[in-house]
Amino acid sequence: MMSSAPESPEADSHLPEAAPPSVSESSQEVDVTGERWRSQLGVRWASLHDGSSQHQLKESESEEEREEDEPEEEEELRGVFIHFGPQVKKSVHHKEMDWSKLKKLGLYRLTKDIIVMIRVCKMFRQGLGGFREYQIIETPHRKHPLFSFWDKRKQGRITFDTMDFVAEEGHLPPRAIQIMQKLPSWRTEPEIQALYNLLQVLNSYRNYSEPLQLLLARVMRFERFGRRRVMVKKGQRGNSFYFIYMGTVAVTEDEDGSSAFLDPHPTLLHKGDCFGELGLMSPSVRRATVVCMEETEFLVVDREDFFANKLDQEFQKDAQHRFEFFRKMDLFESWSDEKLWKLVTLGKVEKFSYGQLVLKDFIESPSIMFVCKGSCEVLRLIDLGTSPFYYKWIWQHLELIDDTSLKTHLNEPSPVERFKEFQIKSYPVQDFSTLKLKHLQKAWEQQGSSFSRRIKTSGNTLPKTLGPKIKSRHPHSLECPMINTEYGELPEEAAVGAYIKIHTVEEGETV
Ligand SMILES: Nc1ncnc2c1ncn2[C@@H]1O[C@@H]2COP(=O)(O)O[C@H]2[C@H]1O
Repeated sequence: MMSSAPESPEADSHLPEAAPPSVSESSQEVDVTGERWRSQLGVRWASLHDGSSQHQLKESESEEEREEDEPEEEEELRGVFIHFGPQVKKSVHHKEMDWSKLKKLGLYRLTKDIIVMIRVCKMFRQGLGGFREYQIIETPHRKHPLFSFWDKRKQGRITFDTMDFVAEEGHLPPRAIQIMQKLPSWRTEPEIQALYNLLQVLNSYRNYSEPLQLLLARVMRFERFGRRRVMVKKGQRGNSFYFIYMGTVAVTEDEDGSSAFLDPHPTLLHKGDCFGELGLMSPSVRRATVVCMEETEFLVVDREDFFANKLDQEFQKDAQHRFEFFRKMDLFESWSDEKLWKLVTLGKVEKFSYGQLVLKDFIESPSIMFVCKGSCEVLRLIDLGTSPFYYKWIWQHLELIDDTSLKTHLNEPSPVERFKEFQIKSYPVQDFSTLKLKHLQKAWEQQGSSFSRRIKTSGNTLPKTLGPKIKSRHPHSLECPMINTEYGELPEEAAVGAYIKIHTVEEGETV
């Protein structure tokens, strides 16, 4: 029988005093207050003290009750009788009449109520414990659209619940949570594949090799915590490592993480970042404290699952691969293996797709990048407003667009559109517009240019520097926001930048 109570010194020391002398006596005595209660009491005591009757009694209970309920009830009964023990004993051995007195006093009723209350409290405690760390996000008014069709080949109806794959904005979808609640060995291959696909949005996950990603999808479990929850405490031994699916955490040097809420610029980690892997893979203690800045969802890999599913071996393979890559480089020729391994553990692999921006400004970047596969281009942003040729070209176009006699030019796209088109064709994945505007805005601010001033330009007042060639034939007015450049005013819309390629970094080279 499963029972933790006898192991507890406290329970042991109280048990003999609390127990009535015999099972039958106690069960007979308790009669009037309720048949069910009496028999229950008799059965429980029998299971505690009479080894031979144990088996018989167990057979009448369900598997669940045997494993979970029994130890609790024993504990409760002991607890209750520890308190009321001496009175019960006295009544049994000395005065039978006392029982009826006690009954009248409602002692058994009271005992029963206390037991029920203890059980209810325990159930609540257990229930809340479970809910504290895992809550399904449910929208009360959500409809459940089920999509179903008849599959001729399989001769069966295929049902697809779209809600399985829909989450509250930013949250992990319920279907993924369901999978992650299962033990690693219970997860099916399609389930692991589904998680693998879903987690491609997380940079730190995607950066691992495919076999490692699949192993991670097998063992990850889901957790959600609120603001101020300390996930990892500096100086403690690490048992898990975490991927952030939603929310923000801060990395701090203090133990309780409180500095993160006072620091105006804390070190923050967001969706797609991971932390705690170092503490898991090496015997060293946590190097920093990590605290939640808001409600945050994590995908957690625990130490025991990590080793049981041989993730350590796969991580080791990855690290070995990186070590060999560095060993081949001339740059590290003079480095010892030991030093190189340090570099391997500090570095991280990052993957970029074609056209994706790697780094905005690598001169200001705090890290060194080694291209281990593929190649990337180093581009320079040129502010076209600083070029006199571009300036002239823009004003020529403005004049021609305004000149009704030259109809053919009316259909020509504006310089901005042409630039955008060029940009889209050149870099289909990454949109550089915000970056470009940011750079230009900074440059204009430095030059003290007027960013939002409006001026009126008529046909006869086009900038003189452009010469007579671009004089408008008909008087006209031009009204648009202008900016100042070295050569005069330029319509704000036309103040664009362009990237020119200055270098290609190949495999094995450094950025
Ligand atoms: N400066 C930092 N920037 C980002 N993450 C960090 C920084 N310092 C520590 N960490 C992470 O915080 C984690 C704390 O526990 P670990 O030492 O196991 O692993 C650590 C890293 O994953």
